[in-house]
Amino acid sequence: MTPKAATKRRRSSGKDGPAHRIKVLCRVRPFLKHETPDNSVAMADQTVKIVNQRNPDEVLLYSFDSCYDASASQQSLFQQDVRPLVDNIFQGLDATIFCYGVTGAGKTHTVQGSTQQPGLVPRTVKYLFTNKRMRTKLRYTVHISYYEIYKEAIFDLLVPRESMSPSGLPIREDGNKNIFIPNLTEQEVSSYAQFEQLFHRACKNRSTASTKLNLASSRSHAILTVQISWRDVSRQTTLRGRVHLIDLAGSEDNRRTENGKARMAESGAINKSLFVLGQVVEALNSGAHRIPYRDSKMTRILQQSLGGQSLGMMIVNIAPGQQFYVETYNTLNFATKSKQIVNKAKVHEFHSPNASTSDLPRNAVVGLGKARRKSDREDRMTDPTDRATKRARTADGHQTRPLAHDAHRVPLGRVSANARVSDSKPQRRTLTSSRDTFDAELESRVEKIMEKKVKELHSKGWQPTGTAKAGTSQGPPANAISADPAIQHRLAMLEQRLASQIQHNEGVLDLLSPTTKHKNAKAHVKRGKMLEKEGRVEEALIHFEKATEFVPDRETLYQYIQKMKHKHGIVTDHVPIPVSRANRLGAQPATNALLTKLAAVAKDDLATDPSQPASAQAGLFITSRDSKGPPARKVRRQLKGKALPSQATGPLLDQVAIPSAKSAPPIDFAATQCTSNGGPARLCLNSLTPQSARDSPQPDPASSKPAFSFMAPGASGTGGTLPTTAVLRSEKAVLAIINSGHPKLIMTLKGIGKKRAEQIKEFVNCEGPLEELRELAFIGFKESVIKKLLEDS
Ligand SMILES: Nc1ncnc2c1ncn2[C@@H]1O[C@H](COP(=O)(O)OP(=O)(O)OP(=O)(O)O)[C@@H](O)[C@H]1O
Repeated sequence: MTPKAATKRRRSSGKDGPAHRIKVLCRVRPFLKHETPDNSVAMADQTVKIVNQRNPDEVLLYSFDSCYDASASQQSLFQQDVRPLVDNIFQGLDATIFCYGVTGAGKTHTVQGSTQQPGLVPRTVKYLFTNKRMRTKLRYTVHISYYEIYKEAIFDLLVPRESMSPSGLPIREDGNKNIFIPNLTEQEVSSYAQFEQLFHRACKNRSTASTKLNLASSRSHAILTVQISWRDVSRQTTLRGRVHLIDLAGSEDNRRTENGKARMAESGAINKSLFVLGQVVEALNSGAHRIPYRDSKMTRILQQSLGGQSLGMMIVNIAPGQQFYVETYNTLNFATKSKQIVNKAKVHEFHSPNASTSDLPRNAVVGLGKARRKSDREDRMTDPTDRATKRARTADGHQTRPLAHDAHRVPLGRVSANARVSDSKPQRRTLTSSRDTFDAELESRVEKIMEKKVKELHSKGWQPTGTAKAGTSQGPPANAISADPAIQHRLAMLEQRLASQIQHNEGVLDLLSPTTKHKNAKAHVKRGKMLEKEGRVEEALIHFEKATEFVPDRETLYQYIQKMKHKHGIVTDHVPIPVSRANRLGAQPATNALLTKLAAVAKDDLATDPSQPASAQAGLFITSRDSKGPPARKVRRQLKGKALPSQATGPLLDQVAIPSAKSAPPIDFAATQCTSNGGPARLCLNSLTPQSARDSPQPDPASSKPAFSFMAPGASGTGGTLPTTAVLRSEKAVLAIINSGHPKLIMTLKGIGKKRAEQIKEFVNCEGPLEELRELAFIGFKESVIKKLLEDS
């Protein structure tokens, strides 16, 4: 690249650069000693030829940017194709080179190589250290990170495996859509010799095993990142370039590998991630709206290199011989598709007049502001649990610092003794905080739209009816918008849509794929169980509850949490209820966020009522309020006059209805509160609902699905004195289960088998929801059975 072009590129810092098609190379390895040579694969110029096995007269041709046959040396591959790509990192660009192919095709040989035939990794690092640019007065610093993705978990290869959590490191994405791995080690290296030593040791940490097809088969995807950063004093900027060298694990046909159980599990993870890689390529080529990067860790990491902001090169490794025909055919077809992927390379330049290269963001997330980086640095230095700090030295005493693959918020690290101490709390980007901002964003979006509309109306000289006299108005009155029926209608629709977005969890969690949600949940459960084993119950509970956020319909998890709390006598503010249960009971899926929000509002209200017992104010539950059938008047009439248990005195929040999305009825978060003196006090939580929607007719109770109620714990026939853990067995809670009319749910009650559950269902269907458990006596339930229902099952 000419200096002029380089300057031009630098100016484009912060924006997507010019489009670069991903380069695809093909390399065929020589026949191994035990293989019988044949002519099944041939290469000429930039074309690979294979004979079609189905039709031997036909030759299939695949063209690539470059082809390397069995006689090609490691040196020629590096010099001809890899070195020119690596040169780009001196312009502040990122480059990714990854090897793809079936097991035993020569990927590890190409990337890692051997002592006699060093591969791309040692050659690249050597090249960087000997490059004349590195020897100029501009001071370059080089950092290395190396990690593997083994069975969908990320492990740092620069630290001993024993010191790592079995669930590995997480992958995160920042607000600028940069992927990073928090707490990954980045080590500064000052010479090739130092790197060689480090890399040699790290390779030993990699998961390899012997399979029938490869004696030293990689069981993981390995990613080595070399990062250089330098200070351009004349321009007051710091630049950073990175090269990622990736040795993907090879796809395997398990009928041929004859893998055992352990190898099969690895193979399953490898094949799955490669399958997702295929889907990503397919989606990119078809211009699909959703690219399934998130469906596997490997594709997530490759996100910037496949259709992202990194320059990309794929080396397709194939094994010669008829026996690999199917694999070769599939690999070549996949490679051909990948050629169409275009990346938009971006220069990583950081303007900072006062900073030196050692402070500035060689490893920071591209696009993150200085303040943010500074804050993170301070956080890390003050966070006593910071793993990176703990791991400041590796086994051999080398100083390390945390790094991320692609983007990384932890600036360089000299984890120094004289680091400035700050009081600031770690600012981890969590889902919860994102969800909070999501809600805030929604509100501000609506506000902005309304503001715009008002301005538009004013510019058209529109005067709202019924407003203050001309000349006295200080702007549009509060109801100015609603005066125009058309606008009012549109706003109502908009608000309804936003409300339904919240309702359908189109928040941050929705950005995660089901697989990712599942994996997150699994990781939390795993960690929770570990902590539980160690006796750290409270911490374990946090993880279990976190897991429920990702899999809100996993009932067993809720039950497990309950059991655990019960076992350890832990009383908490609320008892989570699985969304699936709510769904089964007839409501549309509601978000945890929404429920939490409603619960919080209602709880606040309860808290202000001094007449309520403390236990009644402890939290909220969702119960069902079956509005399907008519009230059980018949039963009630017959029970009239008989002595029934005393009325509940606890507060009951009723009618917190989560409406069906189909009919898009209003979200009427109205609630009634039964006070101890019997008079229901109406509490409206309907601020999220447009007035017009609230005023619309309520759905016909006969046709509508059962609605839901929020009910405060303690609102029981026992006068609300039960501890929170026992509240689920309060009369109201049991009634809610009964009134759901779902036999399976009813069978969770103590003493209820299939037959009784069916009886109850029939009864509820015919007579409508029960108001008291005693009503069950009408269908022949003895008092002892009814009492049992209140016991914990
Ligand atoms: N270009 C080459 N020249 C000489 N030997 C090669 C070449 N490519 C591969 N080999 C040899 O082939 C064997 C298998 O190669 P390698 O382990 O690199 O395969 P792989 O694709 O990484 O397999 P896996 O995915 O199972 O790890 C090794 O013994 C390696 O030395």
